[in-house]
Amino acid sequence: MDADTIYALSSGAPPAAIAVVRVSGRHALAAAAALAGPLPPPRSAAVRTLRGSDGAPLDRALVLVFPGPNSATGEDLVELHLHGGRAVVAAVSAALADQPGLRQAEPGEFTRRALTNGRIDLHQAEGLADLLEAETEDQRRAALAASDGMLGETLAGWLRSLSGAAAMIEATIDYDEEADIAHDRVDAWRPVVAAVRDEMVALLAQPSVERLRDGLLVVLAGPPNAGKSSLFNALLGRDAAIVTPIAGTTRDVIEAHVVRSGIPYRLCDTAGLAEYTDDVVEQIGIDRARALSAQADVILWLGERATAPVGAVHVTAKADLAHEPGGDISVSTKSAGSIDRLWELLASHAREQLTLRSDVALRETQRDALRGVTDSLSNSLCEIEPLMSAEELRVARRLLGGLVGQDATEAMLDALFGRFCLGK
Ligand SMILES: Nc1nc2c(ncn2[C@@H]2O[C@H](COP(=O)(O)OP(=O)(O)OP(=O)(O)O)[C@@H](O)[C@H]2O)c(=O)[nH]1
Ligand SMILES: [K+]
Ligand SMILES: [Mg+2]
Repeated sequence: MDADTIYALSSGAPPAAIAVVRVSGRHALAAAAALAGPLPPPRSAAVRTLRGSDGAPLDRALVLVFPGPNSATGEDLVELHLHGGRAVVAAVSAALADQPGLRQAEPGEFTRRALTNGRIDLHQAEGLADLLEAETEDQRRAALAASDGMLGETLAGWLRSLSGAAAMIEATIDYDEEADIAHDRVDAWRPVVAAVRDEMVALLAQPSVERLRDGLLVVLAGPPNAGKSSLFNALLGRDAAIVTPIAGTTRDVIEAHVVRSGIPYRLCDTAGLAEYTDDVVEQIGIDRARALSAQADVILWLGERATAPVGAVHVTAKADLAHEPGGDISVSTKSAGSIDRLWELLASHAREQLTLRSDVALRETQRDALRGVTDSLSNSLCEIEPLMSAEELRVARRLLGGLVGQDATEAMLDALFGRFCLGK
């Protein structure tokens, strides 16, 4: 158990209607009693006058006591529900700081202690971090499932099934010599492994946590002066990129993160793809535009259809200038309706590519590991020799086991808990 007892404001920045200050650690009860007098019984709220060391009242507060180890942090934990004024929070924090063994918590330190004390697993801690950052409904749902421990349960369930399948193969290997072993028993493990692999493949087909967070990558591309930056600005509703009649105005990638109707997007304006340039800077911009287009979920191509990258949405821009239409969609910065129609088109792409159709989502690192598991499972199913199948299954179980009981390095924990706000 950590030596220090920590405290922090766990609710939002004051002023607010109420402010919740949490104290966790072995001195938590003594510190709370020093301010509040006799504490209420565990888990029942009571109103107490909090007093400083000189006996002067600081606030009347609701006091809640959660003795360890059955608390959120696994340690003795006290919640003080104060009036949410700045001076109240400051005075109570100062009184707590004066208590022996107490110090202000680091960001995420309450959750870190919950992890250290086995109250939550790493998947839940990561889910909590995601939940606090969630901007959209899908992100919230995936993060909540992870913080509830659903991801851990899914992985553990697969591991149990594969252990069962491994036991079945090993039984057939042991009794191989006995001629009377039924043929259906020899292959009984196969449907179990196939079912687990199919569930994993279905989960891998879902967007990752990172993709749900970053949103649909939309790249505006095309020849110089096609109207890319103007369209970028019109989509954002602000002058984010410089627009001039001079070809080659945009040199670098300009990126904006937008959430629209609950859907996240990464919109990118790029340098016009000039056929020839002797300008070094422009050439670098063009290289960057090409590289980004290669990763795009949707390319909005403002140019000739003949030169459009494969799969791009062909946009006829400057539709007010009596260009012949012919594109998949016509837009003009002078028509708000056309911009709304383009947003609708982007939303339909997002719904297709970025909707979470499962309860849980995986991070990219977890996806890499799980792909290794599905490969080994497929290999085990391809083998005819039970010994070889058993070996592949062992590899799969080891990889999956690593994912279930993911051992966190100190650096990984620092990065994770650095994402938390103070008081969480
Ligand atoms: N009439 C009209 N003019 C437009 C429209 N969109 C862009 N323009 C004009 O077209 C010119 C070029 O626009 P930009 O947005 O800078 O074009 P770009 O593709 O970003 O150009 P580069 O960054 O140089 O490659 C500017 O003079 C804009 O005002 C439009 O919908 N209608
Ligand atoms: K331009
Ligand atoms: Mg531009």
